Amino acid sequence: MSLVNINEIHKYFDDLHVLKGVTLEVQEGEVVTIIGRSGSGKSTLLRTINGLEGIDGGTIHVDGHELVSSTKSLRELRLKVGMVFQQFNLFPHLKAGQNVMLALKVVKGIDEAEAREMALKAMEKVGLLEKFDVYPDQLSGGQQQRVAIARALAMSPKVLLCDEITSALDPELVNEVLTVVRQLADEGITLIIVTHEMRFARDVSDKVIFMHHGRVHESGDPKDLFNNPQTPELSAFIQSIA
Ligand SMILES: Nc1ncnc2c1ncn2[C@@H]1O[C@H](COP(=O)(O)OP(=O)(O)OP(=O)(O)O)[C@@H](O)[C@H]1O
Repeated sequence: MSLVNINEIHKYFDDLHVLKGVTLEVQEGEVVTIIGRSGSGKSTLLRTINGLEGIDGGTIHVDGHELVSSTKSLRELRLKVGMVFQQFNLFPHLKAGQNVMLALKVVKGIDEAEAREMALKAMEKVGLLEKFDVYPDQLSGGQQQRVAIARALAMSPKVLLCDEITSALDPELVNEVLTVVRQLADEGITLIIVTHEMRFARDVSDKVIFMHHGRVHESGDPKDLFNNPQTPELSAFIQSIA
């Protein structure tokens, strides 16, 4: 079975039918990018995968376990599914390294010394070892986002979800974050990424999903999809962002 298996899921916000029977499989080590117009349901789809949004129909399996909305099941799920958001959400009163250590200690019950070792490794992975003892307000937005990535990585998730993680950054800081994600992809980490960075989607993904009005409208190999869109909606979308 694939690592993430989403089968015919539906999601409503009151009367608004936001996900209309979405099916998606993600294999271990795969990098999947979700693109589409604003409001097409990309973030909602991503947020269902770690239970931040419940679903109103269909099933989601992660690592062989069905996602059900009990507290215990959600807790177990969130150990497997890491997430990085548009906003970095670092605790300002904690140094960067302590931000990375926090969930290791609180959620996983790992002792201080071991959590520190793990956090050091994660900070090294995002190229910020020398910022371990620096407070977030002394870091650039790009560096803060890299700390947020380190925080998610330190938990050794089976899959990492990235929700428009460069959208809040000044343009000159986008590349340093994308470079880190690119490295993670090269290392074989399973990634599901919502992004407006089309060049990144084209270069890094194994598979691109084009969402349109709550449905997977087209999906496939990035080069095929971008060079040879099969639907007028994807064609128009690609032209609109070119
Ligand atoms: N918590 C919520 N309550 C009500 N409506 C919501 C909620 N979250 C999202 N929506 C609506 O659901 C639809 C899909 O939103 P979603 O954020 O998934 O789209 P998106 O494709 O990620 O858009 P964007 O690129 O702008 O982030 C939108 O119409 C949005 O207004």
